[in-house]
Amino acid sequence: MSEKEKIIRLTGLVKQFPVGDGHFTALNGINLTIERGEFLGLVGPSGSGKTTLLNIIGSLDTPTEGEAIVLEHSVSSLTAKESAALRNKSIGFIFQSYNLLPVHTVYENVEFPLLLQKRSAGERYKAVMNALEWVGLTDKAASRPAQLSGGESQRVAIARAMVKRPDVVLADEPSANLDAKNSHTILQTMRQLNEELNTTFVFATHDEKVMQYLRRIVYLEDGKVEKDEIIQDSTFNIQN
Ligand SMILES: Nc1ncnc2c1ncn2[C@@H]1O[C@H](COP(=O)(O)OP(=O)(O)OP(=O)(O)O)[C@@H](O)[C@H]1O
Repeated sequence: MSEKEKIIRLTGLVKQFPVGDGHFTALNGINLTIERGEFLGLVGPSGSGKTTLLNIIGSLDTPTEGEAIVLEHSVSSLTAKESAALRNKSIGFIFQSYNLLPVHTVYENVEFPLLLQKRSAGERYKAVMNALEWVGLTDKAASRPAQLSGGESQRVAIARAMVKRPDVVLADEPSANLDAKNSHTILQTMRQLNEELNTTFVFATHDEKVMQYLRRIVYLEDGKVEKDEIIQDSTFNIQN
């Protein structure tokens, strides 16, 4: 069997933020390798560095020291234009607050990443309808975000993240505003997409419901990896 592709390689990552006359160390020497197709969570208490780490993986931020290689690109050496291009092509984002554009329809929200990629109208239509089907929302294509429930809004956000078939989806507390039933629905959808399309998912979370679905948990504390655990029997395996 060929060795799995290491799509994210973090070595000696340090992130410091200026505070007053000094600085605050949010990440303090992170070493972590993530392979294609993983379904992994960064888990830890508030302030442990989960979002900071996710932002560096998503090339939204750069490390103070160390190296982050994402899909063969060193995040620190990318220009703003290059990191935007990497995100547009290869990385999908899901946030706890959904971040949908309120004046646009569900269809237009999901279509947006494809417009950035300058895809043809025909290609866009096929990809958007396909993505809405993945999340079970084809009947809501013409609705606007204000007409949707929280669970539906997060499903639109998943479709928007997935429509361009990214290599990696980064999800920051995606269930924070959802009840238990909706949390399970979105986690099942993401786990299915992970299995069917081999998309890599990286979560930042402290939600037990999310943790049930993860296949690997990287525990952070004070900006360091405390524990790195492969999960054999997650909920998804039991239910399916
Ligand atoms: N721009 C910034 N300037 C100063 N400090 C920051 C900045 N961004 C983050 N921090 C600090 O870095 C630490 C890690 O923050 P981070 O948001 O990564 O934590 P987290 O584990 O995601 O927490 P939560 O679960 O509450 O979202 C926190 O103490 C935070 O206050």
